[in-house]
Amino acid sequence: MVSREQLSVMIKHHLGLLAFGDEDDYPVKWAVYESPLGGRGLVATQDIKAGEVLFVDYPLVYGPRSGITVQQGCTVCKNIDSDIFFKCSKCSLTLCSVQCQNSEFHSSDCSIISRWPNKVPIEEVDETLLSRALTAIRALLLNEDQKYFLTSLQANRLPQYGSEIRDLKQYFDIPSHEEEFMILVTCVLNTNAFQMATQYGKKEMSLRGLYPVASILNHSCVPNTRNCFNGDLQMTVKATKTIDAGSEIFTCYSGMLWGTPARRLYLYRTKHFLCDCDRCADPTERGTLLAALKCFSPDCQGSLLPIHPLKTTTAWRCLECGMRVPNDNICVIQSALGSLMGSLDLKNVDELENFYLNRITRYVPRTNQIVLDLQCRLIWELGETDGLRWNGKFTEHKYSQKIF
Ligand SMILES: C[S@@+](CC[C@H](N)C(=O)[O-])C[C@H]1O[C@@H](n2cnc3c(N)ncnc32)[C@H](O)[C@@H]1O
Repeated sequence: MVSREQLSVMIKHHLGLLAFGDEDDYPVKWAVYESPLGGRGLVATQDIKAGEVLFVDYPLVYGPRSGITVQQGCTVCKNIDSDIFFKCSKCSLTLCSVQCQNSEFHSSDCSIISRWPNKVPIEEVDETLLSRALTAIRALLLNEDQKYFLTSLQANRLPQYGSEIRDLKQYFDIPSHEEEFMILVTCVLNTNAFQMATQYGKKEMSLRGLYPVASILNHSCVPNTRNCFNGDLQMTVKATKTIDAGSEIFTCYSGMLWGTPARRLYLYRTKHFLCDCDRCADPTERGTLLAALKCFSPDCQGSLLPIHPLKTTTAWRCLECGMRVPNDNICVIQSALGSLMGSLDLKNVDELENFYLNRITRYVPRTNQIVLDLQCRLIWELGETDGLRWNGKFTEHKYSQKIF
């Protein structure tokens, strides 16, 4: 792994800050340091006020997300809603118009793929697989300095990572050094990439980007920054609260409104660590009761919460009646709730509203993350509808029936 000093120089170069040699003129208030969490992190070198911009990062590489359930679309304009998708006759990437086909963007993607000798006729190449591998393929176009920077980022190397690259070999003869590099890139991406926000209401393919400075940020379930993206793919990272000099700067890798078991499981599965921050250690999550389930006792209105939230197999206990429930029973309920949510048509606002108003609170208390998630989805869908107002417990049903 590169030294902290080398990494700092690459970051300064990436952000265009190399001209600022002198500490006094240096326009950022943070530095790379050895984090007590293990590995590197960013630490405040001066007090930072809430709302201050810490840095504006841009991606070394970006492209489609690689998950098998991610809907793939035009590899140029990201459109996922077209009747006329077609495959490029040279590389098999999905396109939606002649304009996209003739774009510089496509020609650089096509230039890498079309130079690999194909093992089957090009029209037989699985375009979805190709799209899932595209972000790693694009990394082949980086210059040597950029490749070095990319490979200096942490890479959690799991045997299953890079399967989309290995699977591509049934279609193309890929030089082994390029295959190895792309597999490493998938490990770096899986460890560090950010899902890029899609513009409100736009039916676009979901993208991920490798933002190298933001990649150094470690996770906290109560982070002190937030990030947003603009149309030029720049990511602005801002402080959400005062950060004292000497404190670590954190982002949040998981959903902020997820309860502790959901966050910890997600972090373990995707980033390979078990978070044990103060929020995770607090059974009530600072009184929010985001993970709470309804007490199993029919006479009790209380909420069940984990007794030892940092132990994955902890029993749960009711805050009201003290009833103790083994973890196995909790897992059954959580997976039933997962299936129930999975069966919902999230695009059907009437169904969402009905589920929110009439069904979900039979199973979980109003504080539960599922209820908050449904509220957020409804606000997202209805928030710009004229005449609707948020009334604390969301819209009155008769009100929304008038609209729909
Ligand atoms: C995006 S990287 C963050 C930068 C990384 N620490 C480095 O040295 O480059 C994500 C990895 O950092 C580590 N990490 C981040 N936040 C952590 C936390 N709160 N506790 C333990 N490990 C953490 C995990 O190994 C995770 O897979």
